[in-house]
Amino acid sequence: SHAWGYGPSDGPDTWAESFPLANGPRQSPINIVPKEAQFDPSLKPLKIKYDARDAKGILNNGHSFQVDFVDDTDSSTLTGGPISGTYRLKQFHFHWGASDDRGSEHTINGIKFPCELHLVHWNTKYASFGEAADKPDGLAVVGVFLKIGAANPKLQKVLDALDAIKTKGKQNTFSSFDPKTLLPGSLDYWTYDGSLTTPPLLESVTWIVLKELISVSPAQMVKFRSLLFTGDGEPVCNMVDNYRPPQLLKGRQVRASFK
Ligand SMILES: Oc1ccc(S)c(O)c1
Ligand SMILES: [Zn+2]
Repeated sequence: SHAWGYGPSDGPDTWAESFPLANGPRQSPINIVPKEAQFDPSLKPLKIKYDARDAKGILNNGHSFQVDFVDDTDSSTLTGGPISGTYRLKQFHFHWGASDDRGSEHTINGIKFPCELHLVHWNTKYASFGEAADKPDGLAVVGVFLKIGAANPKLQKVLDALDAIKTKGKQNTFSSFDPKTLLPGSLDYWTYDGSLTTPPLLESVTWIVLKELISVSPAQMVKFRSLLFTGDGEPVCNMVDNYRPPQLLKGRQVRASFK
């Protein structure tokens, strides 16, 4: 079976055995070197319009937790930026570390952050997320770094929902939440062509990584780490270090929306 994870026997260094795309030409994440990113004046501002009423549920999928959205209308969308057309919000999730010195997937000048938020959107030129997921222009993911600092009140509703989804496969209702409240003040971004950072590692993602960080406190990070990779009744394994390390650029250009 396609059992993959983040441990010594099923982690990122083993993924190529079952998922050959792992060694593909446009894999994610990457290390972003701001001085090597080219300012592109043709890049448009990001336009993000979310409706809190689209929030549907929260799920522990055994690799992270995700908040899922109703995506059968254009009520929560991403447009502008480096993308053409309209992309609908499907879900958001996070990647984090066992300690505050690691956890993000993208890095900046080799610096790891304790956590990274991914807001996943799919191109409405395709019929569904599933249809879009393996197309080169199928997905657009907004990545946001979290940095240790003051407690972030905007995260609290999400973190307070984690106690009810501690183990793999558990899900709960999650309503009335506008993920735009999680975004920093500036929507300046870097963008490049990449992939899902989890198997099947599909090379379908236009990455849009925000320059400005949002805060998270050490106590809030402890809540992320209270989740389990394992299911009810299985030997306990804390959900931590669920991040893939940076992959080779293989000639790709990273563009900046700002000077
Ligand atoms: O649909 C997605 C799943 C996982 C990850 S890391 C994505 O960026 C999108
Ligand atoms: Zn992700």
